[in-house]
Amino acid sequence: MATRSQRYILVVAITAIMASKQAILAFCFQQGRIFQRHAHSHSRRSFWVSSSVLSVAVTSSSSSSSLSVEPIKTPAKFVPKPFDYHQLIDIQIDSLTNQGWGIGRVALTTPDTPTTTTTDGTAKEVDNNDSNNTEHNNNSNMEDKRLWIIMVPHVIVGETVRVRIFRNMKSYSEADLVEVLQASPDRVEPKCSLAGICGGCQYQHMSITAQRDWKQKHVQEVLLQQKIDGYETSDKVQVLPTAGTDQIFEYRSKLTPHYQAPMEETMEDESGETSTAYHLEAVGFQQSSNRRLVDVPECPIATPPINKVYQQTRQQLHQRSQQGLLNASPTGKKKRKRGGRSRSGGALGATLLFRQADDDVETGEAVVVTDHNQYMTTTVKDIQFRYQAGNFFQNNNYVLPLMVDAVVEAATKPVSGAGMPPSYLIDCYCGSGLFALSAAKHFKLCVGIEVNEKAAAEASENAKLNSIDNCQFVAASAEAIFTSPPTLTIAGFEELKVQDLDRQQTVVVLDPPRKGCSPEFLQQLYEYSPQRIVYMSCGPATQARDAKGIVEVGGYDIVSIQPFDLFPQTKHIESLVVFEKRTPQFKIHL
Ligand SMILES: C[S@@+](CC[C@H](N)C(=O)[O-])C[C@H]1O[C@@H](n2cnc3c(N)ncnc32)[C@H](O)[C@@H]1O
Repeated sequence: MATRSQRYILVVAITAIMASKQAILAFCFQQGRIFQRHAHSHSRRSFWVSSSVLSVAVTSSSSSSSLSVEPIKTPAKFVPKPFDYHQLIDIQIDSLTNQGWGIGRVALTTPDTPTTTTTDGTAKEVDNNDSNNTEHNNNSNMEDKRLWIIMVPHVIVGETVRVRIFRNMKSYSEADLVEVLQASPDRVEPKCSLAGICGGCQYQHMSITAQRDWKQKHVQEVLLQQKIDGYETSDKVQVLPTAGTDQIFEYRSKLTPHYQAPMEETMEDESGETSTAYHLEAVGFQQSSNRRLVDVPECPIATPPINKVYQQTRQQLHQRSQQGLLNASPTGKKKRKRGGRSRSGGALGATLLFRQADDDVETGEAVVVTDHNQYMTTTVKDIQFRYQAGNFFQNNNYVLPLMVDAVVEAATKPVSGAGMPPSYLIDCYCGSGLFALSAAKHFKLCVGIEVNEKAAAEASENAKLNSIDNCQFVAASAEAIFTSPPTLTIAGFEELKVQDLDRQQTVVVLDPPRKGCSPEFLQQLYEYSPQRIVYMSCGPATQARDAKGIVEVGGYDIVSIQPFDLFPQTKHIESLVVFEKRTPQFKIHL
């Protein structure tokens, strides 16, 4: 087994028997620590249609030339500028994208162009006078127009790596990682043998400290990019360290693997008799750079009870597939192809659901729900949330209490100068009531709004389940809280609308989907002008975009910025930004 210090180059020309291709990918990855899946993704046509010969070449990394092998076929759609297909280039990684890809920059027009080699290892000089290069550069967003961006996955900032180009875009190129020439001290051995192939995790090769430092830096970077008035410099955008727990594996309480319709193989014996066999190729997740599935026998970031049920389900699926039971088309007919292979007629596969609920109260055993319509309960701190397994609920029960605490603490802080915490809370995008119900005991009144009717109904039911009587939930798009506000039904507030409440005592919690808040919603929020906005987001970039409007148009200050590591080993970042109305407003009606 290769270690970090051993550098291998593994060149794989896979044209394998379909049934074994996933195992080969995993084997190559583990042995060489080389990242092949992009190579296959960008050359996937040849991967699927070429002959059934597997050729593997391994070379020591001390040599900069590879001992490869088969001639490499350039895909028809490959744009050949500024780099050749599979050209090898050494770059230093200076940043990461929000998708977790490393960014390196190559000087195209200066004499000190870094070493580049062609696919066969011979020296290759980048054509500095090429008009296409200039055009690409002119279109680039880079500060230094002479530098061309190359993006590559599975690297760490500061590392020097050898990459292999597989796509030239208008202003950057995409590449596979071939070899880590100078590893970061933050590089660690991934726990999962499919890290780098499976699209689920992006950062398993990074220490958890480095992952969290990067997430903190990323939140700051996206805010700085917005050039928000008063927050243009890094000393003004102070981001707290990313909050997380020690549970950095086995934490995910929801898993949604996929499978495709089994392959149908028709065989003909000597007498001309035909028989059909079915083969379920993969049950797992999409590869990181294409939509093809990688077979995932177990997922180390999911909880052990989920993995247990997942493995049982995988076995059952394979059995049912072999028996031809997974293959019925909607018409009941099966597509047959004499002596060939095809997807079983009509069937398209499916997405599975595994969701861990609270342990069974009587037996104490773990409960894993697999039916989207089944109701399940998750207790967060002392509040029980009952919801349909197919509906939205946060998926890391280890970090969730930290997030809830942070939202409640931010929402209940005394209003500056007034010495009193706010009295009213409006929870926009409230789901099944997580934040409103968790904060309810600190407020006179909470109103939640949620576009998913089932989730809004669950929130109302959850209020009853927890004997909370000061929360009201509305099924509508978030804007409706301003444009067609519901009449309040909470005792003591009957017949009022949220607009009748004192805005200076009001906190609005926002937790929109990744796309952030709509401009219409934000405009109405500014006009409504609550004392405080507590904005949780799973999309730091859209949150930063919205923050610009909240500060510049809404007239708020940023009070705190706190990232959460809700999904360790992955690119995902949860971020909490708290805003306070700029002019302190002290008017409190008790
Ligand atoms: C990130 S989830 C947060 C849910 C809840 N805060 C929680 O943590 O459980 C976003 C929620 O916003 C809801 N949503 C999406 N668009 C919406 C809209 N325009 N108005 C109100 N809710 C919306 C989704 O249905 C989803 O429940």
